[in-house]
Amino acid sequence: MIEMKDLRKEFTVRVKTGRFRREKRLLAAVDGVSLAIAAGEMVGYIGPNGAGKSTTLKMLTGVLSPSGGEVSVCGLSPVPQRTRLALRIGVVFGQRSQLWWDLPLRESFGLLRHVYRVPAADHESRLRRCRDLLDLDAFMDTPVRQLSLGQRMRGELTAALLHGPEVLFLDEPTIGLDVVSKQAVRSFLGELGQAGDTTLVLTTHDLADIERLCRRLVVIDHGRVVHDGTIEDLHSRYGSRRRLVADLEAPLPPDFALPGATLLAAEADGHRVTFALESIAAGAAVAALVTAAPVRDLSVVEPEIEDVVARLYTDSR
Ligand SMILES: Nc1ncnc2c1ncn2[C@@H]1O[C@H](COP(=O)(O)OP(=O)(O)OP(=O)(O)O)[C@@H](O)[C@H]1O
Repeated sequence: MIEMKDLRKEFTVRVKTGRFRREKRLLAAVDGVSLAIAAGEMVGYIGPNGAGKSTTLKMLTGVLSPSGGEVSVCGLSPVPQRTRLALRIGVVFGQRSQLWWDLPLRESFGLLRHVYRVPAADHESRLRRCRDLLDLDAFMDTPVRQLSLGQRMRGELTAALLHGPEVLFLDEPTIGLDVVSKQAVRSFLGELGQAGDTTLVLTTHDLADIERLCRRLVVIDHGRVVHDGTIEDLHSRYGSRRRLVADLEAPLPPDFALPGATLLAAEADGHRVTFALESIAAGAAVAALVTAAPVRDLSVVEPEIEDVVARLYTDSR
């Protein structure tokens, strides 16, 4: 559905080289990205600020011409075939709106139906689904400029889907949203993914979006792919470990050792201990712990994707 081969985008930028001197330099914002995304996949495309995420999305949607390499989306070449491509993709870029600022949502949606020449019955059924799942009814008649960010984002998503696109590109769909809107957007995208007929590529700084929605995670830094795989792949590549946190009635004996685990911290005078579980199962670790000291409370903490991704960003620099 989406193919990129050695895709590149360079910008000419002016850099300060002395007190009064500036030089022109070439900046490779996307530096040889090769990826194939199959129909129905949901892919998280992440990276630190300035990594090249938006530039990639702009090339995929025909907004920017590549400086080199190949790109095809739905079998089309995005820039030369931009008009044909527009009928087959949906785009939500946080900063840019496809809604009419002074019109109520309902009228914006009606206009989009004419722009894309969507048959009335298809339009009605798609709109009905979005109204239900994204809870739009309370503000369908409010002019777009009066909507909150969360309400507008729900409107933008609807606008991007009314013509039934095969691929949906989302740039930071949950940024700045309140908890309720974030939840609504995530569960809506989750349903869309489960239905399996829309390919979804999403950039985000909120890793919870990725954890809930995407099986595949592509990480880029300095314009290059530094990871392509599942979240589990990422954890195993970085040796992420579960942690066992126990609140004890009394501190552990000084010679206590838990084979297959490392003591990470002992706080509150030894009444709270945290172990990293390396080659021991949580059950066995708990059993060994309760024989050594009376346990008041315990929990097993899954590795945090934030930690792993932060390590990945540092390693790739
Ligand atoms: N039109 C442009 N002219 C010059 N440089 C640009 C232009 N657009 C982007 N860049 C540079 O290209 C690099 C990649 O930018 P891009 O916006 O793709 O990053 P990003 O991963 O989307 O970052 P963020 O998470 O901050 O949105 C950055 O160094 C940016 O400054």
